[in-house]
Amino acid sequence: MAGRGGLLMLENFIGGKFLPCSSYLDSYDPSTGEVYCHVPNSGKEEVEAAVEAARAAFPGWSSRSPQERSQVLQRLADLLEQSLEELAQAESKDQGERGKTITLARTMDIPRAVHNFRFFASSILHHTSECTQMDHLGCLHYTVRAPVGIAALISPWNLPLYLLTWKIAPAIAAGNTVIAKPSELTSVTAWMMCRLLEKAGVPPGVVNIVFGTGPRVGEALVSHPEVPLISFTGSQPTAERITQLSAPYCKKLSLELGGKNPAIIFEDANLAECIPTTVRSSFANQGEICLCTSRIFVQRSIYSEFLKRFVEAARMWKVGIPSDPSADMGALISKAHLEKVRSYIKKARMEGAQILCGEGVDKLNLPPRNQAGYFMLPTVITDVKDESCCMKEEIFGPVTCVVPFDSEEEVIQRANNVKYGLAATVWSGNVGRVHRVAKKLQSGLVWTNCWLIRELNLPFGGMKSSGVGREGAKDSYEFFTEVKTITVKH
Ligand SMILES: NC(=O)C1=CN([C@@H]2O[C@H](COP(=O)(O)OP(=O)(O)OC[C@H]3O[C@@H](n4cnc5c(N)ncnc54)[C@H](O)[C@@H]3O)[C@@H](O)[C@H]2O)C=CC1
Ligand SMILES: N/C(=C\C=C\C(=O)O)C(=O)O
Repeated sequence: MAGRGGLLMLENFIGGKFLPCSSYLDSYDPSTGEVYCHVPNSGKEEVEAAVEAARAAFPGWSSRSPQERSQVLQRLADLLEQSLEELAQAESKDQGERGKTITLARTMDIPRAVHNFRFFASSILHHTSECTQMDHLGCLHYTVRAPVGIAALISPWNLPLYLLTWKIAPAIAAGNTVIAKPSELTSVTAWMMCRLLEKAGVPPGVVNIVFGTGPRVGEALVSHPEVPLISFTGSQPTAERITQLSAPYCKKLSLELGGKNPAIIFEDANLAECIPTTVRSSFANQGEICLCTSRIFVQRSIYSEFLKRFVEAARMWKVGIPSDPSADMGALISKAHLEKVRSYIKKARMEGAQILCGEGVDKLNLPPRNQAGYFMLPTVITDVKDESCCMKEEIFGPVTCVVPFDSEEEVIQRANNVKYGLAATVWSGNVGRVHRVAKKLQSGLVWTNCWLIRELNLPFGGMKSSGVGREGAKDSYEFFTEVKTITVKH
């Protein structure tokens, strides 16, 4: 939808129609400072209209069979896949020259969005229920599950379509209708997906998307009395706010939050594999993935060798404009976020830590038009104390700390000594050790001798301040349905 001056003007998608909004937000391309598109600044009125549409669509959609809903999800996956390149270009550009590389959008973001619909189109066909018998009392007990109703889905800017579809797919597969609110910073691919819904056979009102800011439209959505369920991915402060607003209604909550993820590298690790993988786990998507590594514990006997090779490899990690297919990472999402990340490095310096490469050490090499962009080099910090904010707080940027350890017991205690508990990697050739250490780590996810190999069938999520609940085939199905136990005396 072209708007004023030919700029992209997004519209809310409610009841199967694109609807204009009474006011708009300007979305800026920060590397040029120019307005790139206009995003609806939705509020209570738009949420009310979306609730009305979702309510009206619920009886029809929830009464369809899993097989019928599965076919719709498959068709939507096919249509998204046919639009992969267009979506990838938009996903990369939507963050302007500040964000995701075209290569990552092409190979990770959009393919995973397609897979999310394919995966839940299949998994919805294979759930079983439970049954027990009390023959001595002539009773049979069994469970049934039914969709909850209208699901509020709130997603962040770091993996826009990837995370939005990770919520939409299981929610509608289970028979719910949804009202989604993507991040106001990255709304374009959600809007593009809406153009495919009718062709996929998604009935009007099953998927509704309201664009805008968290405090205005997000809060109107999460506090609406007819929305019994909220799935949120983002920051802990926002999760706290959503929990407060939803508490009076006892809403079901799934909160996927941040991490301060450790990599634990034992002296028998295969460094030829460990180093490139740990560079990727530290700096992929500019370090703006909740699963990224931001603390690296290396056994002392190999610490010097690891550090030398890791810094060399980090310096090879190419920072470039997102449209450059050879770039390994683009720029950060916003000036404010760049300054937030830089502030951690300033604090580290003030604490006497060493910055071995990256910010303030090496020079960025960018085309003149992009030097105003929010770029930052992969940065490695050493000689930093466990109590430092760089070792305790989620930085969410291309920054990782490397520290030595001596014993297995010591490193487990130190790795667990943060408020987060999302993901970890453990590197060792000793199979007994990887099992033993993995079981003792306070993380919802532990990858050993690898990173980000995702098994969507199994629970995904964190413990402690990394969130509440899990997502995955069975976990998302249980979250997006209510269970009932029925007893029959025969
Ligand atoms: N762990 C993770 O997956 C992520 C963590 N973050 C962390 O959060 C920080 C801020 O990033 P943001 O994307 O701004 O995260 P955020 O938590 O502020 O926003 C995430 C989503 O929540 C919405 N939202 C914000 N305030 C809301 C409210 N009061 N009620 C309802 N919805 C609301 C936003 O519009 C967005 O759609 C980052 O610097 C990073 O540290 C950000 C993105 C993902
Ligand atoms: N929740 C996030 C990533 C999830 C990745 C996955 O499901 O594979 C995040 O970065 O916020």
